[in-house]
Amino acid sequence: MPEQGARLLLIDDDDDFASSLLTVLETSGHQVRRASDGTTGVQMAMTEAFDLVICDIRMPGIGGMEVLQRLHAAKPRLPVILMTAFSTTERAIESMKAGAFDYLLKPFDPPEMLRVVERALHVSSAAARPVPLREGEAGKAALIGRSRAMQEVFKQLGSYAATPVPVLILGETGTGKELVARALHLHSRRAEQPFVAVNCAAIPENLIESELFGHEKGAFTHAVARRAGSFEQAQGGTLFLDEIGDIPPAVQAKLLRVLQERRVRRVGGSQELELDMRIITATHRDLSAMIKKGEFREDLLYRLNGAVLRLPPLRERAEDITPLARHFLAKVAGQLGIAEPAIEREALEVLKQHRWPGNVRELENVTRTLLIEARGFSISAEMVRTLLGTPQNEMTATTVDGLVESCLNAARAGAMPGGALNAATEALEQKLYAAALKMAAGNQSQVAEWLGVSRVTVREKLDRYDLLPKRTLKK
Ligand SMILES: Nc1ncnc2c1ncn2[C@@H]1O[C@H](COP(=O)(O)OP(=O)(O)OP(=O)(O)O)[C@@H](O)[C@H]1O
Repeated sequence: MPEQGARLLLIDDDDDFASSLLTVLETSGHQVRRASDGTTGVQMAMTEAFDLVICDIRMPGIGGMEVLQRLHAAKPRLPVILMTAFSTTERAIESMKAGAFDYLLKPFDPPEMLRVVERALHVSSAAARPVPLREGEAGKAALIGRSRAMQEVFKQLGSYAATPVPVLILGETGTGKELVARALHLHSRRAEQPFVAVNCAAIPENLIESELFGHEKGAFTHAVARRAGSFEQAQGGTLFLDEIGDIPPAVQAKLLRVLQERRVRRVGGSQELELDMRIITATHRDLSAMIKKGEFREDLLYRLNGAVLRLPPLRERAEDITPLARHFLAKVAGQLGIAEPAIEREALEVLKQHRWPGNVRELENVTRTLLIEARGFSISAEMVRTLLGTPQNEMTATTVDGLVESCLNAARAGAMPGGALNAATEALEQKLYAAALKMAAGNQSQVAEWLGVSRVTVREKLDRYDLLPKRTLKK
């Protein structure tokens, strides 16, 4: 849903006020429809598609509070902003408790209204973003992973999704933690309710509390308007707290209390909201180490880790790289409306040898750049090497000494986050399998015998290093 050009419904009986607000909203690019009483407004909201409702509280017939209650019951995801010229604290509290996105006092400056409108649209579009696990007619999985490790993750995901337990997702940056959180939500009984994601690391420390718990107008210097926090926005649905390891100790204590009591109170407020939501958290940090150093509360961890999902780094599941690269090529080509270029087998090989410190996100970015650079021609190994800055001889060194040296050099340059031992061992193993397969003229039983491993292992390794005959690589 675009934040510009959204469909707004304005319900207000005051013609002069409504027409000037309508002009402000239309000038900023939105399509606005107006109803001059509550009953018509509710009817329009029920029968037409709107992204946001802005409603006056005091109107003849049914007032704004009733409009809010009816819409909230029928369309809980449709944000409603209430306005009034007659303020009472009680009414403000009641409006927010009844689920208003925000509450504005007339008269207000147009920029203030526009800010609230944009925030409401942003929050509702984030909450409404679909979380497909499967997409396209071909039923291609949007969460890709054929490695054993990822298959295991998918199984766990399936078993936790239907339960109310809080899930803690661990994994390096870009391993797909948010995607997995969305999948958990999609597969839960709360799938039709909001999914609200908060990146705790991206919020300045002094604002985290009000972002999570909301605040009353005047609660602190910059609290110029009342604000619903993430907990309130996620009511009924799922709250995903990303980078939970980054919240400061004072907020950890408050979060713990909210989770224990299952109630939240806005900063500066007195009313409490009883919580009904699934909590999912994620971090790339080592929380146990943080606990030992006194940086993270152990009791908070126990509230969050009802179940733990560990997402392996991409370098530990090289067999996922080919399907992921193909998936991103198709996806980005579709987004850009261009034909999907072919990718040479050796180019995939180079992708598999990279260490991917940024994991799947880095692979997605690299694939996008390659697709654009290829200008419709096939993607070559040379292009990939140039992009990844991999010297041609780095991982394809022909002697063991060369291999050792290039791995150590790369590690010294900080380009080997998984460690040189891991990289060198894998590279050697890959060479061994490739050479044995060639020598055995493709006979896998022979390879198993020579290398002293089972045939199942041979198959897994050949698959992992993409050494299987070409036809089995096709989608
Ligand atoms: N298994 C997967 N299949 C398809 N796409 C994936 C997969 N894992 C990750 N992605 C894609 O990679 C990108 C990064 O994933 P995501 O944002 O979920 O990672 P993250 O672990 O939450 O990252 P961060 O720790 O930086 O917040 C997204 O565009 C996501 O769609």
